[in-house]
Amino acid sequence: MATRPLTKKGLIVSCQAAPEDPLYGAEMMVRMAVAAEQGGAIGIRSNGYNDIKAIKQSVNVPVIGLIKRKISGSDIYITPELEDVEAILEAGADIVALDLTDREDRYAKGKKLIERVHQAGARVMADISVAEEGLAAERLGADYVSTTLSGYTPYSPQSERPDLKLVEALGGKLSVPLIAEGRIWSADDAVTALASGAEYVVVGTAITRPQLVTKRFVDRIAGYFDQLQLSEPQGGTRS
Ligand SMILES: CC(=O)N[C@H](C=O)[C@@H](O)[C@H](O)[C@H](O)COP(=O)(O)O
Repeated sequence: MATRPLTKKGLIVSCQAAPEDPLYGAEMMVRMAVAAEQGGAIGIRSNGYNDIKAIKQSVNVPVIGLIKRKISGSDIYITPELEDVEAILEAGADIVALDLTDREDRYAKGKKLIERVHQAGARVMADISVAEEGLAAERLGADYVSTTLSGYTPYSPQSERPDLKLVEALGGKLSVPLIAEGRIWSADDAVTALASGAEYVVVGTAITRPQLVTKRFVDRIAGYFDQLQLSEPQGGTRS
């Protein structure tokens, strides 16, 4: 099947669940992806051969595939090796997402992985963590640059908020589309990222990890109750 680029600008929904998550499994992730498409998502980001294949058969928007895999002695876990790229291509992804951070001689490996993806007629989304890596990813031939790994390399800013400074730093500096990704929890953050130069926004947790969406409400409510207790007069009850 011919692969497709992202066309319309907008929201990409990341539908991923790890084995320990309650929604783990391709059937659940397909439902998430179909729901996201119904809601207007213009692309789906998906992890693992089974999920990518099943989602690709169930939605009409382009699918970005990755394989998360821990290799002993390495910090690279998003599509680390050529065999992962081959599996993603076989599953039918339109776009292959891979780590293009400046670690472990990744640029040399990344160049080869990009060549393989292009040879298969698909495109590459480079997951980076700082601006220099975004510029390098473009030079290496990536078709999209995404801020996915900001906060997940030791040298990038560690924050609970999206790295909008990185979006600003790369906005208008690349000839390939910039994607804002990572810890985007509100529609306002998404719009700010677009206004800062991103063409697409990837949202995962805030839409597709209901246990964490719930926890966010619960934590805020617990904070409210704590505050209430502090502001109440202490002492015994009146008779
Ligand atoms: C750092 C890393 O491994 N990110 C992964 C990349 O595929 C996913 O776990 C994230 O959910 C995705 O990037 C979307 O981000 P958020 O869930 O924060 O909206």
